[in-house]
Amino acid sequence: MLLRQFTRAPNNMNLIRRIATNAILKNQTVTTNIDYNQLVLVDVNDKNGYATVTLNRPPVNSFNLELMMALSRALDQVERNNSRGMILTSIIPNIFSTGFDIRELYQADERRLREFWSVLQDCWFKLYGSTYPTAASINGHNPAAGCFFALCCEYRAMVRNSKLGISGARLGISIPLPMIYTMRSVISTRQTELALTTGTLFTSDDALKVGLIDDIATDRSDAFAKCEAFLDRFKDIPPVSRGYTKRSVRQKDMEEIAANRQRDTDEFVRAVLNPEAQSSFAAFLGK
Ligand SMILES: CCCCCCCCCCC/C=C/C(=O)SCCNC(=O)CCNC(=O)[C@H](O)C(C)(C)COP(=O)(O)OP(=O)(O)OC[C@H]1O[C@@H](n2cnc3c(N)ncnc32)[C@H](O)[C@@H]1OP(=O)(O)O
Repeated sequence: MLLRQFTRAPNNMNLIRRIATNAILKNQTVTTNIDYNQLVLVDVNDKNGYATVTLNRPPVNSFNLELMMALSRALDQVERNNSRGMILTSIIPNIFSTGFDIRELYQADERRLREFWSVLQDCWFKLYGSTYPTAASINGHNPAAGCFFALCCEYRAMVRNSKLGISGARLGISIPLPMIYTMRSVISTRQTELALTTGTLFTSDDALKVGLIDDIATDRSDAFAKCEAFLDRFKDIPPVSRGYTKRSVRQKDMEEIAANRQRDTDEFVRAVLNPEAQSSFAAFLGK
């Protein structure tokens, strides 16, 4: 493969210490002894300059705080390296992600939950607001929060026989505003409302029909190739003006979300800790 691993941070322990120190300063949960570089892999193709960001938390890439932090760091890396484009994907053969790790939500510690949401917000700003071109190579099932990250990208190719959507309504989770804005940036307001209030998980055919994905792929390498072909469309487009235009299109959503970070955090915490949601999590975990 032409892919090469980005140079690792020279001293990973320093980085972990810095995160921990910041967390202490902000009176947040401290997570130590985590190898963030392994939870999300960042590779760059020497030939075309595209970065591949690969979620690597088997068995199902469910998002806990550590995976979220690793994604946030990976997006910083892509930005720092001036990549020509980015493909978001997963290492697991038939699963992109199963969304939030339910164990992170069930009987959650409020402080950790707030930090989880805050890092998720950071990821949204970094991905939705990125100036480089982005594509999601959806190599398998992608319900809930993973679908959210795919929708932040400019293009999605999904393998056949997978399901995609935001299933939060089924678990009694009310859907936060940033999710609504993000889906509405891809499909119509009417379809967004229908999809989110029913918690619909779309088959690849239905997702294509409604516009949630751009292409159906035969397998993961086809999905990846389709993402590369999408990024190639910008090969001859000057990147600075392209990035500026993308940011302008997304600016209003970003300003509104930025202005309401605290309110969104409070709503998320309330939504997760509400008894209806907690009993769905308990049922999911067989408690
Ligand atoms: C600016 C701010 C931005 C705001 C952004 C807002 C984002 C909004 C998101 C909206 C709200 C979203 C909430 C969530 O994400 S809640 C999580 C919802 N996820 C699900 O309901 C998915 C559940 N999983 C499945 O349906 C199946 O796992 C799947 C079809 C995907 C795959 O099936 P498969 O048969 O291949 O695998 P298993 O089901 O056997 O799973 C293997 C083991 O993994 C465990 N598992 C699966 N999913 C989760 C999970 N989400 N959390 C924890 N654990 C999970 C599963 O129980 C199996 O475990 P065991 O082997 O021990 O049985």
